Amino acid sequence: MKLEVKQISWSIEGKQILRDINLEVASGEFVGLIGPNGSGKSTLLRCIYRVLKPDTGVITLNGKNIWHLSAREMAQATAVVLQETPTEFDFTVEEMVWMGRTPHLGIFDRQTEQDHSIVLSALEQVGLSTFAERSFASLSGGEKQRVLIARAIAQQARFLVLDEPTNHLDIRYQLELLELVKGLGVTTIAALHDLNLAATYCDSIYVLKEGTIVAAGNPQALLQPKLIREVFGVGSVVALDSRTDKLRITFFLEDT
Ligand SMILES: Nc1ncnc2c1ncn2[C@@H]1O[C@H](COP(=O)(O)OP(=O)(O)OP(=O)(O)O)[C@@H](O)[C@H]1O
Repeated sequence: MKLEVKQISWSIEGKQILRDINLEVASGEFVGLIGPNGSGKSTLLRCIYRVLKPDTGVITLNGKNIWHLSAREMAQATAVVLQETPTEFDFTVEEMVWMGRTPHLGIFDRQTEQDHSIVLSALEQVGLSTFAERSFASLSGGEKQRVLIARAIAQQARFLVLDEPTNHLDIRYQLELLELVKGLGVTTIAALHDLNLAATYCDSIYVLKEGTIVAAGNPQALLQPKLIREVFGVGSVVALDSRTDKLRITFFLEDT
C-alpha cells in the first residue's frame, strides 16, 4: 500500500500548524518523521489517519483519496498506535487484540477459529501470550504499547501509523518492537524522537520544523551535524558504527 501526501496545510484558530506538506511512503517502506516538540508530527499523522481534515491538499492510499474511503475500508487498511491510549472501559488484553478483527467482521459474522488463531499468534509475537486474561488498564506503559502492536498485527492492516511507539519501552523492547514492525514488511510511517533508532530502522526520514518539511532523504545522507544543529539546536558527532553498519549519533549542548 502506497501513501502520498500532496501539498497539505492545516490551521487552527488562525494559526498555521502544517504548511505545504508533501511526502510519500512506498509500498513496504518504513518512513520516519522527526522534528522538535511542537513541529507538527502528531498533527500530520492525525491528518494521515483521518482524524483531522486538511484545509488544502490531498492524502491518498494506493491512489485513492482517504476521505473517499468508507470508515470500514479505512479501518481495514490502516492501524494506528499512539503514545497514550485512554481506556474508559476495562478490557482484557485478549479483548483489546480482538478489536483488531472488528473491521473484518460483518455485523452478523461470528468469530471463526481462524480469527482466534490470528489473535493468539499476534499476542505471541509481542511476547504477551501469558497476559491474555489480564486487564489492559493494569498493564505498564510498555506492556500496553505491545498490546496495541498486537492489535495492529491482528488487524492485518496494510498501512501502519505509529506516533512515538517506543515511548514507554525499555531499550530491549524499543529494539524488539521496531524490529518486529519492520519484519512485518507493512508500509509504515512513524514519528520518532530517538534519532539513533530512526537512523537504524527507517528507509527514509522526513524532517519537520515549524510545520514544514525542511529536509528528507535516507538516514545516512540526511542525519548530519549541520542539519541536527539547525533543526534541534544541538551539536552532534555522527559516526558509522562498524559493528552494526548503522549511524551512531552523540549529542552535546554547544556554547551560545
Ligand atoms: N487542536 C489544537 N489547537 C491548538 N493548537 C494545536 C492543536 N493541535 C496542535 N496544536 C499545536 O500545533 C503544534 C504542533 O503540535 P504537534 O502535537 O503536532 O507537534 P509534535 O511535533 O507532535 O510535538 P511533540 O514532539 O511534542 O509530540 C503545537 O504548537 C500544538 O500546540
